[in-house]
Amino acid sequence: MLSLRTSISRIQPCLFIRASSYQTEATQPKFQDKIRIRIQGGDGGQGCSSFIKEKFRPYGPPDGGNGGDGGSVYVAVKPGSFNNLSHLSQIHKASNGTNGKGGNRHGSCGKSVILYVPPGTVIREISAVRSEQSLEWVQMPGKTKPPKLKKGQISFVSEATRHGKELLYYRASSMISGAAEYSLEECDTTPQILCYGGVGGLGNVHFLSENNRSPKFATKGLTGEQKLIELELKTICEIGLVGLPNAGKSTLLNCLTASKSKVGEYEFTTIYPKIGTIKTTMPDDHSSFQYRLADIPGIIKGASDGKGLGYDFLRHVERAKMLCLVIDINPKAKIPADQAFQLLWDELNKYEKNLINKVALVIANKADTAAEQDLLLLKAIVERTTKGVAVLPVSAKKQEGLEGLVRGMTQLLQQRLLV
Ligand SMILES: Nc1nc2c(ncn2[C@@H]2O[C@H](COP(=O)(O)OP(=O)(O)OP(=O)(O)O)[C@@H](O)[C@H]2O)c(=O)[nH]1
Repeated sequence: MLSLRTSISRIQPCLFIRASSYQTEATQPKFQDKIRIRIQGGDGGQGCSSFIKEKFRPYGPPDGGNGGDGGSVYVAVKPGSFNNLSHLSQIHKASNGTNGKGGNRHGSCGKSVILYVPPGTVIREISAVRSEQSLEWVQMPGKTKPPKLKKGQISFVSEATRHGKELLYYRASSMISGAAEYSLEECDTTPQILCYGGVGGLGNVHFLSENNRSPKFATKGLTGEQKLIELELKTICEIGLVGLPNAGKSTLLNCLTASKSKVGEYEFTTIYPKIGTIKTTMPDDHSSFQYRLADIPGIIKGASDGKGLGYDFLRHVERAKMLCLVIDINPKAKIPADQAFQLLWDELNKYEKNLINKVALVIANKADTAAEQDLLLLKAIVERTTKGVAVLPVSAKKQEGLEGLVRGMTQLLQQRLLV
């Protein structure tokens, strides 16, 4: 019998762990790997219509400065800062350029916005507003009537419009970003443009001509580009661990890497992908070699019809060089090992044919609880279904067979990297 004191001291840590893990779940920010957001470049500031006025020079030449360009929206990778896209809000707008001023002072450019995303983010343009913008004038207050024209003379306004369009649209057309489909890798830390800001308006200096010595007009700035874009995170990893819930994927990831993925006896402990890095030394030349391993939520039967969590997360292993199927060979497992393998194989096949071609290894986990015949049962079905995929028995919990597993995974990965 335990004394009261001992039983309390045994119970307390257990209560504490439960409470703290509950708290972490509740406060855990939502994992988002696919979102749509609106982005908008800032508008260009207005050009200024003004004239130099000095004591003995009441009708000086024009000196209105240009409006500043609107800020643009960029995207860049910030490695190590985010593992998903939940930090991005629905709308991102760069600020407008300020208006030009007299004395040839140009407006300042609007502040640009940079969207920071994790490596592996794919950006697609859904729609964009790129309508041809009409040239709008800013008139000097007071005298708005255009001067009278001589016979055969082109109107100031049409001449200025032609000139204004030429100048503004020349710059604007070079600032229209193409339909975007970016795929951002770890090295893409330099911001790339997604959406340009509008060009700043022209000051009246630009409209001084032989026919019009006192142009009293400037143009408004152009509006910034607007886009609806979709961001989708496809995690970058070399090896993806795929298995049914409770197969021991997180336990394996934690043993093989420094990851601290949550492990639990219940299904779907892993609710979003986790990455860990394996660092190993090559036996031949003792060079170091490292690669990333991803653990995604478990796949269940009917996953391809939208059941469970895992199916959506398969996008995170789409880019992996190879996949390892983790199968629980415990004879008391909810689904026997051979059926578990078949189920996974079918669901992967339904997702994308290419995915089963990536299966390079079957990890028979929980070997500490299984007998030889359980392993043979799995080996038989793997042999029948695949083209020579090896089956490696391990026990993640007891840390048995892990050295051989790392050796095997490294060799297979190296072979695939050479292809
Ligand atoms: N006996 C034994 N138990 C193991 C082994 N590996 C994992 N387990 C246990 O199996 C249970 C599930 O392990 P997890 O690592 O959370 O499994 P998972 O595949 O990540 O589960 P999901 O998050 O549901 O996808 C835990 O209770 C582990 O302690 C093993 O090699 N032997």
